[in-house]
Amino acid sequence: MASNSNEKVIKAFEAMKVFGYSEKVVKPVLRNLLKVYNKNWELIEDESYSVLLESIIDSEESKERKKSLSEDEAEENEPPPKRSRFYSEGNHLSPAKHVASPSADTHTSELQPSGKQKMAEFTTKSYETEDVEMKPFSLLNHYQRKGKKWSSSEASPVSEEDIDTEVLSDDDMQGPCTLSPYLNLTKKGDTSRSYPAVIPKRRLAYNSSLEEPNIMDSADASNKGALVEYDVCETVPLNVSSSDNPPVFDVPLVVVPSGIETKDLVCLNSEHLGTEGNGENAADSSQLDIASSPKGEVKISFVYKPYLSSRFCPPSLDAVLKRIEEKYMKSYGFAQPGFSLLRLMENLCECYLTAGTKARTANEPSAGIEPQKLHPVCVRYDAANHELHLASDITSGSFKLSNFIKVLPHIPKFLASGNRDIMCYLVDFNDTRINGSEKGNTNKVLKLLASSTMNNSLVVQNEHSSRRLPNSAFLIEDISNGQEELQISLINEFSHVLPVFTYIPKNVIFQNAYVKFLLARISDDNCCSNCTGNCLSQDIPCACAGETGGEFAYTAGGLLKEKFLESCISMIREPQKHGLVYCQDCPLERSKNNSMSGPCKGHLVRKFIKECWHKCGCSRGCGNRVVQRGIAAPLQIFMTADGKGWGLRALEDLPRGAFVCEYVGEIVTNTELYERNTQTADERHTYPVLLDADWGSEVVLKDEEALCLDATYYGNVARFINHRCYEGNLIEIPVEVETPDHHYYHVAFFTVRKVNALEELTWDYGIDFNDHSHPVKAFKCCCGSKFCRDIRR
Ligand SMILES: C[S@@+](CC[C@H](N)C(=O)[O-])C[C@H]1O[C@@H](n2cnc3c(N)ncnc32)[C@H](O)[C@@H]1O
Repeated sequence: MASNSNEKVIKAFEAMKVFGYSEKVVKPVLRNLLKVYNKNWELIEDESYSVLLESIIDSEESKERKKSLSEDEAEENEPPPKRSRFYSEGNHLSPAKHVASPSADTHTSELQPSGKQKMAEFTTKSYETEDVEMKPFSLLNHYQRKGKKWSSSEASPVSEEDIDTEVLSDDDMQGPCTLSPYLNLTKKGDTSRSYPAVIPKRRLAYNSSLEEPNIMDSADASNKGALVEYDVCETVPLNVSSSDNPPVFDVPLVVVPSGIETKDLVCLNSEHLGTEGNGENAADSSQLDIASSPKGEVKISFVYKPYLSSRFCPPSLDAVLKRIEEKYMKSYGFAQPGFSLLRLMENLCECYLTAGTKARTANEPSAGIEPQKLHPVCVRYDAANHELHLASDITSGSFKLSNFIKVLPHIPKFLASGNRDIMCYLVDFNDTRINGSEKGNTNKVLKLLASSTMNNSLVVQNEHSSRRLPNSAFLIEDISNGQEELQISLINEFSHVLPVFTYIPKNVIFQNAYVKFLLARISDDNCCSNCTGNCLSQDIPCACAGETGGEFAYTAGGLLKEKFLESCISMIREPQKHGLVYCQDCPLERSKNNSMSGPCKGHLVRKFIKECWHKCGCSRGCGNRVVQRGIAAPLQIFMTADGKGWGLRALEDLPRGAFVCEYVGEIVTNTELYERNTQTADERHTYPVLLDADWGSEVVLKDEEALCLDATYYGNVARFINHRCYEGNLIEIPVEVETPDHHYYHVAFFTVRKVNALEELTWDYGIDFNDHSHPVKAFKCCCGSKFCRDIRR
């Protein structure tokens, strides 16, 4: 450790030597920086020690100024000039390069309302105190005097520990330091030296230590309960280059009348503060909403104290977010294209809502979330200490903004991995891990975060398969990872959390489903072993057309025949014309517990297509093999604008009757689906499709024969197709390929009309929005159809 530090120190010396600075000059500055950056060498070494270099320059300049001041025999009470280098000269590095902590970065000062201009104004007005003067602010409070004075002439190498634990002399105080946000105030006439580095502004606060309301003009302890007038000072960058310079701060300062304890000041509400400042109601302006869940149930806001600075006016949120994204995401090596902090916070709210809701209703400790640990993640930024507080429980703990920022890049991965433990960790920051001995132990927290992502399968964006588009949207070129004939892209325009599932191009049995592809089970009536070439071009349709009434369902061009398509549409849209079929012993009802089960509610009558398969003599190019050849149109997943989540669209126009894709998922029994549903009761999106097209024709269907497809964890592109009441542009048709019985079949989507490129693909899930016991969970429908069946809409 020591030798490593030594090496770093030596390297720093060497780097500065290039600029002509001796070890003697560098040492004290480096020592300060190490202290301020909490020995974080990365920050010091960053950009070829630019922070160190700048701090040395500052230090040298302030020494120069000090020297010239004493030469000129400047009056002791005369305030020294401002650090004009920062504010009026065209300095290429911003003052924030020198700020006290990594969290107090460039954006802090640059976000001041008028930047350099304001500072110019500030310089001229800074002595315009009306009736008060301020005592000099003692910088020494912030350095603990212990141990021997570190001498810059001591021999190097110097270890980091040496540098860090050494005590600075007054002269050594240069570079950034942390300052108390409070100054004392004295009455006019006090002869003590004054550094009026701030523009006081009259504000009122309630002196809670006092009892009787009374307007006081001085800090008279007898004025209990008084509204005291105090001065709010300018917010300026925290950077002190010398004890002789006027202190400048990047923390809001409150000048408190002497005798009034700052702890006794409480923030007044709008009625006390009036509409001063921005012309806005003070209470209103003390909260800035940043992000919220889609319907606003959960939100993240900045809450700030309006009285802290007369010049503080809420900056543009966009500007703040942009700066944080640029600065921290890059600094911490997180450069996911299209990343948006705002989107992240929205996702955080959404995730918080989902996780919280689940924990309450399903009451599942196994979900890894202990309900009592959840607090609203409402963030209050404590500008004075650069801390983010979870507003729900400010008293129980806080964590440093810098730590939060370090964690931030990891949050999307967690959200993307579907790992709800993220909520626990955030809450744990608040409750335990950041408190006490582990406060600030970001590494530990990160390790915990990392370990819980280990076993999650997620759609991975790798360098080869993803790229940033000109509008900063992010494109995953093929979410199927080459498993489909065509690439299936995903466009992420607003850094939404990516879907989490494993892509499979074909259905896979989960466990108990009875599905066997046996050639022996396919009778001669169920195949066309004598056919050759293309069955569609034969004069007499073969046995495989038997299922569709002796006529193939497909045209030579691979589209559905009009007549067949029409009758399928009619069966779905006008079930009353065709009648429903009712099971004697409905698997859906059977899987419920006895008290809830009832008679079969009926199933739609369906027309099946039967495709030629392995036992048939025709070629693979046979026109009666459409669905089994897979996706033929370029498809893209995108985020819908109307609250349905991700959706699917084609990138080319599709004609009526075209096959788009089949619904692929795990083949589960109805009982297995029921169990899954009870475990994931309040998931926002659900992905089951019942294979119930023939349930009504069987007297009693065994559990392992009553099947469903569940694309929640394993599925294909069809899992993104959203619902539209009646007017979906797709229709689902059962297609028999490998098995002659209708227990298992493929669910294939065909267009019911011409669909334009980029138009969202939708189908009618057939949901009864009033049936809350159906395994395909109803949702609040946003289909936008004028025939929408969801009356809650
Ligand atoms: C098969 S998924 C469709 C893909 C889903 N949108 C996603 O982001 O993964 C079905 C879920 O999408 C949402 N959804 C589908 N159609 C919807 C609609 N018309 N209105 C609102 N939500 C819809 C519901 O949450 C539903 O449970």
